[in-house]
Amino acid sequence: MKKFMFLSELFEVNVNLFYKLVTENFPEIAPYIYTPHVGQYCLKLHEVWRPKQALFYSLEDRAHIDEITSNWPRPEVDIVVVTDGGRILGLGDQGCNGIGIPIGKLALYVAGAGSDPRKVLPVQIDAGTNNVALRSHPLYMGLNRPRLQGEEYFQFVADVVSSIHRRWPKALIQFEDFGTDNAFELLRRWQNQMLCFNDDIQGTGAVTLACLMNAARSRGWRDLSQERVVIVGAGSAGLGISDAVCSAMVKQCGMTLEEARSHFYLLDINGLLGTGRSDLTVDQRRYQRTDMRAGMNLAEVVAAVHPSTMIGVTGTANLFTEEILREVCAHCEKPLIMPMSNPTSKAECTLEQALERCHGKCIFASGSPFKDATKDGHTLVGNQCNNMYIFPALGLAACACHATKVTDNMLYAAGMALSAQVTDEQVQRGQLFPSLANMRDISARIVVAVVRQAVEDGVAAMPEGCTNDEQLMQWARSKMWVPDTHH
Ligand SMILES: O=C([O-])CC(=O)C(=O)O
Ligand SMILES: [Mg+2]
Repeated sequence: MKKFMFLSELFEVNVNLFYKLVTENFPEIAPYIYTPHVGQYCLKLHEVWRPKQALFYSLEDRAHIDEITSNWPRPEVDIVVVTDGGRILGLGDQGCNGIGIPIGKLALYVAGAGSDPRKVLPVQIDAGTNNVALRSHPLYMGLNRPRLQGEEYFQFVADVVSSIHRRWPKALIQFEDFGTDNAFELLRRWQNQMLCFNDDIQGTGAVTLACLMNAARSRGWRDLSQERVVIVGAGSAGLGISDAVCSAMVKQCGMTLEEARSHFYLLDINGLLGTGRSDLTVDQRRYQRTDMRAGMNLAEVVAAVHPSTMIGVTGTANLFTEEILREVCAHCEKPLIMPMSNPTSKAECTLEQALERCHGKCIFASGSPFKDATKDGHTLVGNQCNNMYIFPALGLAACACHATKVTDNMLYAAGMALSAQVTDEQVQRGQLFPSLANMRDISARIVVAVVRQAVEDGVAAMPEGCTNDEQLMQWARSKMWVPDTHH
């Protein structure tokens, strides 16, 4: 917390110095301005509050939304990250304390891909919170009322988003950490209206696709067709991952969408999404199995399916027990174990637990960072499968080429460009992602792929003077803001 607070004060007084420090020490500092420690900060934010450069739209000020938008002092905005605090990481509803997340994400846009720090805007929508302990705390600064719901809620969000879009029509809007149902509905309503995406659905989907691609390489598979994926948690991340990987299977393995979906087994709090579940949302119904009983628990599903990949997106620590992981390992040569919930305290298992429970035979990737560990001569590499590998580059690319939309293909291209940056030697050792120390190089390559795809999809024009990847790469580099500490 002290390191987090120190960095956030430095940010307020000297942006150049802050970003110089972060860009030059990215792997060490990212966890203090972003996941996992930003989670702790959000939980405590009402007690340690300091003025923030962010816009807050309260339901009580519904009649003054454009005035609030015009309060932002800087004329240009490229990237907006907006939350309503509905589901902050794996920590549930944190109301207005959620603003820590847009601030942290935007710091990574700048540090990781070189968006201009003067042109990023964190936004908190306050439509109430269902976190009763928080909202009745005397220092909580948001509204002390339950969350607004239904059409009235979507209207309020629409008023805010439209107001921002009117003032900055070219800005990219990233929806972050909304509750699952709202997240999917907002994406459906807005993705064809303006330049926007949902990071938890699409960013997480793209980074996990990269992870599975490289896990396949490390297993000597030609493609993803042998995957049997069990996903615990059927919210925005679980469904976003399923959608991204399924569409890759369709593109790469000659499968129909239906065939691809049959490789997925999703569970939620009521067990398997199987036959006879009538409580599913439209998005969950895509993954409802007609060949398996509803409500089977995780142990039963694992025993029946023999998964090659186990993904946890539940926000529940310790779900991948010794019994479960042993059973996975009994039937799979090299299982991929992915406790994706953030922050670290919510991961479905730790790296040490996976190492011990799988006797060193698994590959490991998690949402929050874990250090490599060795036991009985087996080393397990701590891959961080976090959307931070994707969104900074996606944002820079979309803004720099003036894209009018973020297409699904652009996210696919980002995921594939990320996976391609790991060598065969690295994947053999179980390393699935490139080193965070080279974040801006990683981003530059992703930018090239995303811009190419945007042009192909007809949502952007090729930057002038660029005909090959080398020129595009230079162009991408030239668009990156660099901290200047000389004056
Ligand atoms: O913020 C992160 O580290 C990844 C993410 O989007 C989430 O957990 O909601
Ligand atoms: Mg998120």
